[in-house]
Amino acid sequence: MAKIFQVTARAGMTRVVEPIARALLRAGVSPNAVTVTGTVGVLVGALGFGARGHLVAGALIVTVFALTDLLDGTMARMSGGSTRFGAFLDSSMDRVADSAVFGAVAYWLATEHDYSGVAAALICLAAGGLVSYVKARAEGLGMTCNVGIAERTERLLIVGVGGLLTGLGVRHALEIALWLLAAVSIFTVGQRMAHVYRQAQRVGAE
Ligand SMILES: CCCCCCCC/C=C\CCCCCCCC(=O)OC[C@H](COP(=O)(O)O[C@@H]1[C@H](O)[C@H](OP(=O)(O)O)[C@@H](O)[C@H](O)[C@H]1O)OC(=O)CCCCCCC/C=C\CCCCCCCC
Ligand SMILES: Nc1ccn([C@@H]2O[C@H](COP(=O)(O)O)[C@@H](O)[C@H]2O)c(=O)n1
Ligand SMILES: [Mg+2]
Ligand SMILES: [Mg+2]
Repeated sequence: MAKIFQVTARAGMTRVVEPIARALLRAGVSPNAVTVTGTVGVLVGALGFGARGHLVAGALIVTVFALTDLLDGTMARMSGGSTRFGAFLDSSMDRVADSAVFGAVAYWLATEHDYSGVAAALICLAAGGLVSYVKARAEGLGMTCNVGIAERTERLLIVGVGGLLTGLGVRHALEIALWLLAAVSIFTVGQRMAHVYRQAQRVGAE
């Protein structure tokens, strides 16, 4: 289901992303520059706005810059220049951006004395990192791990909707979103570990 959502959403975004990617390449901008700029933008939105309680502005800025994650890969593919370093940089910057988002949310909730929300945000931070780590480790061992109900896009969307609603005055929306996200992130870690276990069993039996 998550995969169907991602594929459909991505296909929908392609028409918007491709002309921008072409224009940036023509202007001499590199995919790596877009990767780094997108991350800096997320940091500004999360730490400069979200952490200080400007949730609507923070969510909107993070959304705009998080979406540039679709641009860098498109630019790399268009220029025939997908690189191993680019793939490494993209994934590493995703972890920096995600940490900033959940760190900012935890910080803001702490200033509001919402310690249940802080706990949920910290679980999301740790579990989200684990979701990605399990995949990276599996791929490093030559296996695949492209599964799970709460991949990065879903995680950002859930915290984004929660942050936006709370910013617009819906009390507890962010806290509820964070507890939901904590649960689905932990479930995703389990899904990915089970997937790797089955592959390792098959490989071991060969
Ligand atoms: C403002 C919030 C209100 C909500 C409105 C949101 C409107 C957003 C508009 C449209 C959504 C479109 C969704 C686009 C769907 C893109 C589908 C897709 O394919 O995404 C994948 C794409 C590329 O991923 P990568 O391959 O580059 O990255 C991989 C990923 O990191 C893996 O991680 P893992 O899943 O394993 O954890 C790694 O394992 C892998 O190595 C790596 O390669 O990437 C994206 O992730 C793009 C995400 C864009 C989604 C943006 C939505 C943002 C919504 C809200 C964010 C707001 C945050 C709120 C902050 C609150 C502050 C108070
Ligand atoms: N600076 C970059 C960023 C990405 N790539 C390549 O694109 C793939 C990811 O594509 P997305 O559309 O999901 O961002 C990545 O695995 C790399 O192959 C790149 O070369 N340089
Ligand atoms: Mg990308
Ligand atoms: Mg990325």
